[in-house]
Amino acid sequence: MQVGSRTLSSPVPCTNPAWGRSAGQARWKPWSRGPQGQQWSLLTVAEPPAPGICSPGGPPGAAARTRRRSGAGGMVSTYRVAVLGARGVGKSAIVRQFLYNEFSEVCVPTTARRLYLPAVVMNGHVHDLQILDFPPISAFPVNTLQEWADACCRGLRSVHAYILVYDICCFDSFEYVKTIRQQILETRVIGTSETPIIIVGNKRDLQRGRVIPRWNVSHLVRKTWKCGYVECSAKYNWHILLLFSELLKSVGCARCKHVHAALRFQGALRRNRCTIM
Ligand SMILES: Nc1nc2c(ncn2[C@@H]2O[C@H](COP(=O)(O)OP(=O)(O)OP(=O)(O)O)[C@@H](O)[C@H]2O)c(=O)[nH]1
Repeated sequence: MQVGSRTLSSPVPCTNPAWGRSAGQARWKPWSRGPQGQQWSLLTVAEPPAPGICSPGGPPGAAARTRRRSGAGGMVSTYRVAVLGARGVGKSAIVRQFLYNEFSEVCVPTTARRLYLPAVVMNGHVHDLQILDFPPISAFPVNTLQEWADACCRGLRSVHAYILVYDICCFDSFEYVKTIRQQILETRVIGTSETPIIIVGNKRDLQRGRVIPRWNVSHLVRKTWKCGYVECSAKYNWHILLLFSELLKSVGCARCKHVHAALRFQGALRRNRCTIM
């Protein structure tokens, strides 16, 4: 796989020393996801000038440079994605694991929304992502006025997809997701009724503390809500890539049909293996 100008090696083993010791954990091994594919790479992550300040276009020329240097050819599609969820469910951890392959045990509450601007190459096509990591919101804005009056909610109603995160060990955080999803459906902009919503059960590594059986949630989300459902562990980088590949698929990435085959290059997202352009 090529990321920028470098060739990547095999996926890196998980850093958890206890990983794979028990039969229950063995199926979580990142390297058990099949042979390595060549469909994905993270080209660049441009961050906004200051924390919490949103610059929709990103640093000047960042996207253009991505297009020029990627060598992937074709059109660059831009997708805006909002990450929402209750306090402490791991929203920021998921985003940072995806972009930088890093995780911190330290809980730093998000006070203002953060914008990340990665460019991702998938199956030879470049996608500019705008990932908006929101602090917990009390309610989804009911109209554009409310959306822009509250600095924390800006841009929330016009994204291309929502990632709603809950903590599998916290019942209230699932209730929060339920409420926000309902509010999104009731209030979102006319004409965007197809905006995909992916429900994410994070902290899968704490499976023993799970409060709702997986099947129940999965069935509710997939069959009744008609949303995507992914369980992941930001701590161990488990299914983080799956989450974002599902996301790209759901926002209309026509060439992502074989995305499941591309789950093998977890190591590809390590920052030191990416060319920051
Ligand atoms: N065990 C475990 N802990 C996690 C995981 N993801 C996040 N955490 C921890 O959960 C805490 C909260 O993580 P954050 O990423 O700050 O959560 P958040 O949803 O962004 O929090 P707010 O911004 O305050 O809403 C931190 O202490 C993380 O280390 C995970 O997958 N497993």
